[in-house]
Amino acid sequence: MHVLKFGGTSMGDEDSWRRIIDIINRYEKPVIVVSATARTTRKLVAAAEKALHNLQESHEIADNIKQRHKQLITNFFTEFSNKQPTSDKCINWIDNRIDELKDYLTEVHNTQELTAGSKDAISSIGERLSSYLFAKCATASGRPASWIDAADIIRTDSNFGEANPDMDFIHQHNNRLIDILEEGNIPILGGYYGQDESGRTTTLGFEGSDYTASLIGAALSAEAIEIWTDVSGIFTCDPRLVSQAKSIPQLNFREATELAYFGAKVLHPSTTKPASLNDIPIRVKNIFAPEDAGTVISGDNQTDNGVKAMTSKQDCSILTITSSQTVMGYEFLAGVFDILRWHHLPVDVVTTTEASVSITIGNGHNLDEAAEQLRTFGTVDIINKQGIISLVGCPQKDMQSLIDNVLSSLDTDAVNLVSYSKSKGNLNIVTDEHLIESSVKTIHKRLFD
Ligand SMILES: Nc1ncnc2c1ncn2[C@@H]1O[C@H](COP(=O)(O)OP(=O)(O)O)[C@@H](O)[C@H]1O
Ligand SMILES: N[C@@H](CC(=O)OP(=O)(O)O)C(=O)O
Repeated sequence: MHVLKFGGTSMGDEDSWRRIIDIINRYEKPVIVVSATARTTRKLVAAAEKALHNLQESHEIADNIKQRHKQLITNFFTEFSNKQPTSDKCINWIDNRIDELKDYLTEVHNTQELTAGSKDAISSIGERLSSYLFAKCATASGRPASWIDAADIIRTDSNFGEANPDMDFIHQHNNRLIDILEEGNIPILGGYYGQDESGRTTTLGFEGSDYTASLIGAALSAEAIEIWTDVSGIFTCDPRLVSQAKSIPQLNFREATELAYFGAKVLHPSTTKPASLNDIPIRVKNIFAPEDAGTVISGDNQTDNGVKAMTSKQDCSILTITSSQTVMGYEFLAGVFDILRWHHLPVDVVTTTEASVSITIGNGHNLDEAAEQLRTFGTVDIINKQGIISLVGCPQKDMQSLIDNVLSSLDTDAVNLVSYSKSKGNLNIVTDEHLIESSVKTIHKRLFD
């Protein structure tokens, strides 16, 4: 049995939906996880934020989402004129979900409060729409499918926005999926969202549908988890940034996790965890070129013959906390990291000197409150507009020449931090954000061309 996940770009329009159904038809017993249609989650988040100040504009975003989904359904059903009742059910479903959305937006406006919980409820609507509609479309085109509300299976804690799954609950409730498969149907559920024990909607973090697929794959002991997207696997670098980037045939779980964590958008960083714990391979495949091999991520040990891949991310800040004591004690480090934990600030790169610690924090988090608290330990300097270039799968044997090669290709005046782990084969370089794109292209040329 295979768990197949189709991402937002693949769920973009009715042609892609037909393409996906063709792919699904190659499998005897697939379980399907789908994202919201392209850009819907982003629009939902924008609507939620807009609702605070301008209810009318937030409702216009809701109407736009409604319009797009109705158009997709109308286009899909043009070739199934005998399936009018199913098409009507879909239109009805869209109207109901959008009414719900507008109610949430009105509540945000009236209370002047957008809680993490209501943000999750609003942003889950994309998958609630796409999964139900896709199940109806698959059935109409001859592959009987049953829609499952992911909330019934993906139980999480109440950490809204980045909820943690309850694996035991998921294990105990996956028999619904097995029953559907045994009836000869295919189960289809939305990724990204779940529910806490009080019945409140939670989400697993942006791009969390990959994670849903892996959780389901692990619970079902699937043969493989397949992430279907718009590129043929994980590349040596984001192919949108470097056109010469090449697909990597094989990565191990740790390398794939590092790449995802340091910015390779193709995979949610938590995806590998349930898969690796259960030794289930993950394949990354292309809906536009299904015959391409793509990338297999597995527990296999890799050969040590060159850097595997590189990735980059922007919009980071460096925080340097210098202890008021001359020598930095473990109390200092524990205190600093406690404050970061309290503020949910994810740490990317860390370096230390005898009395200071420098930490990069990703993606536009608000650092003001944390910085204020960190000042109780000493001075705090913040450098904004930073980016991180990460090299993954670096061979241990010629690390020296690799570091020389990479650093000599950069404007070293602008390099602010370097961290390197020989045992993990990782090299991270933090440099000014405006240099990231050109530096990535130069390094890629030197290492991969
Ligand atoms: N190392 C990489 N390998 C492949 N794709 C990457 C990499 N880094 C970034 N990407 C980007 O990830 C995109 C696929 O992810 P995403 O758009 O989130 O897909 P989906 O909508 O299917 O979840 C690709 O189109 C590509 O531009
Ligand atoms: N909700 C999607 C993410 C998504 O659809 O993003 P966008 O709105 O940018 O297409 C997921 O987690 O899989």
